Amino acid sequence: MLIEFNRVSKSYGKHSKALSDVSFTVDAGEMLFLTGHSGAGKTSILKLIMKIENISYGQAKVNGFELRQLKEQQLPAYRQSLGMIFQDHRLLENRTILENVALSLLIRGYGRSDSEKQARVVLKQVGLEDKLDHFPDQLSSGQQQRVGIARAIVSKPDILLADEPTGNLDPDLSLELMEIFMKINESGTTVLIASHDLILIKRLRKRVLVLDSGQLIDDYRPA
Ligand SMILES: Nc1ncnc2c1ncn2[C@@H]1O[C@H](COP(=O)(O)OP(=O)(O)OP(=O)(O)O)[C@@H](O)[C@H]1O
Repeated sequence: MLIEFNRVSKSYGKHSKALSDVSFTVDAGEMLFLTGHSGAGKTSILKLIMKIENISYGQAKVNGFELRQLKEQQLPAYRQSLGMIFQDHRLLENRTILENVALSLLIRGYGRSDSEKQARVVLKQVGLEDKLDHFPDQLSSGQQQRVGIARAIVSKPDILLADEPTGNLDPDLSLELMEIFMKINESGTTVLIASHDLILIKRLRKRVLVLDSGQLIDDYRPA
């Protein structure tokens, strides 16, 4: 089991309970969606996995790490096994696409030429091989989102997490982006995507966890 949530609850302060008693498991190599209305708790689950937020009650184990017992000094090693894609791409505006992606490896201690070589490989994978020297504001929103994906996978994470990755995209571009996620998944990476795009999710015929007001109300696996 790669991800194991056991009766996890999350409160933000006294009055805001974001997750109640959420339990689920994810096997290595799965691709699944997390869906539910706005405020249902999707982002909270991703933040707990990233350990940007802490669990209030319950236990969760990710990639062999018991999240509540993770020490500050173990965090970098833990997070290295995760790739995260945000809805707002958070690209560095004054760096080229190639530099934006290579930076992920540079900060992990890889050399420049190695980092750029790997960055070229993943940028090709997401179809941006002809944009290496462009700056983020010269790309469309869908292209920027693909840079975000390249940046998240360049370090070869075991688990790829994405928060509303198709948020601002039209249906065709959204589908294209999902096809990229499916290819990444086929190469062995576990992929967990938070999305409220039910029409798109339905088309992809993958497992879906459904949240409602912080409770997991369905775990749907297509036949
Ligand atoms: N930092 C915070 N402080 C207080 N309450 C928070 C905080 N973050 C989230 N919440 C609350 O927790 C609940 C779940 O929020 P979360 O962001 O996980 O939902 P979501 O399903 O991702 O929503 P959306 O689709 O709108 O992004 C909401 O009621 C939200 O207001």
